[in-house]
Amino acid sequence: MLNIRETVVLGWAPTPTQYRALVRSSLMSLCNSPDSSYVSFFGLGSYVPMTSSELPTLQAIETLSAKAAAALDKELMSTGAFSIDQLMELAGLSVSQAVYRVHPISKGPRILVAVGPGNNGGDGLVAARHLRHYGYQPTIYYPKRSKNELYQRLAKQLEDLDVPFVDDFPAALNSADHVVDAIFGFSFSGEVREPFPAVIRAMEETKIPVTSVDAPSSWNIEKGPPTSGVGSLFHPDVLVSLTAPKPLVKFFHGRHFIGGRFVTPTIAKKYDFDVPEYEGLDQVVEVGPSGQKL
Ligand SMILES: NC(=O)C1=CN([C@@H]2O[C@H](COP(=O)(O)OP(=O)(O)OC[C@H]3O[C@@H](n4cnc5c(N)ncnc54)[C@H](OP(=O)(O)O)[C@@H]3O)[C@@H](O)[C@H]2O)[C@H](O)CC1
Ligand SMILES: [K+]
Repeated sequence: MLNIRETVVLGWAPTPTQYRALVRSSLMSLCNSPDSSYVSFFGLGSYVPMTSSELPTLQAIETLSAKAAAALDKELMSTGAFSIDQLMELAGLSVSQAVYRVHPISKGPRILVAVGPGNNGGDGLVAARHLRHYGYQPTIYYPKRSKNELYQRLAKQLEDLDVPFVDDFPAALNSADHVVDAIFGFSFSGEVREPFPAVIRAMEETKIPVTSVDAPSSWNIEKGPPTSGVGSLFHPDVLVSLTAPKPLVKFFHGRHFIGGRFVTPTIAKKYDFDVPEYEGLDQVVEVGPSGQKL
């Protein structure tokens, strides 16, 4: 038996947000009914035939392009009156909470944090500090240290907690229980330059679970994993999208969290995404493939 669902909309033109919400709810109810074979998109006036194997390819998740994410970031720090330290602290706190959820200390306390030269790396340094306070044993791989005062303070805070910094990532991987990939975020572009190709390759090959911050490092922010070469086989287990998922999320199949609990409703409306429903004190929300809260 077919279970046919249709949304009839007459004389009403939805906004892009309303459109996406309707498509998402259609898909969610469709996914909840195992015998569904058709989905109807309003306004088309006809059914769009689908097989069950086609269902997972339909994504209604709301995403932010790299350009929009950078503009949003700037706006938070100008009209939003936030400082970069504040945003990074909350971003890193989100990452630490996601790691705590997917990898409780009972699974092993040794967390290897791969830190890149920009703000994505800064989120990793902050996350490492919180993880240390939760009782984990973080180790930092930070090959391209920035001269920027903020990063220097973040590194000093870790040194004061006796968190070790190491130079050999593949060797450190041999004694880690979990990896945090904080190498590149939404400003990554092109092919991975030295000294990071060996690090990405090690993360491609390892059996140790990897949590990526904002983007799997080496992935194109819009198009996902490279089709060949470094990063083409990199599929982290966990992704923590900050503020909102980036388009690359369509290629990601692991556990997905959204963090960065600092976005105001006005900013979210302007950039056309929904702020997830954070519970209580949580700094992250776990979401499914269509962005629905789990
Ligand atoms: N509002 C928010 O969501 C916040 C997010 N945060 C985090 O910030 C990053 C974005 O940070 P940004 O500093 O803009 O950039 P990245 O960290 O992604 O990367 C910049 C550095 O990466 C180098 N880079 C770029 N491409 C390559 C490449 N192909 N090979 C090697 N290195 C590369 C780049 O080097 P350059 O030489 O090009 O300058 C930069 O050094 C976001 O994703 C979040 O994680 C904020 O922390 C809080 C607010
Ligand atoms: K990353």
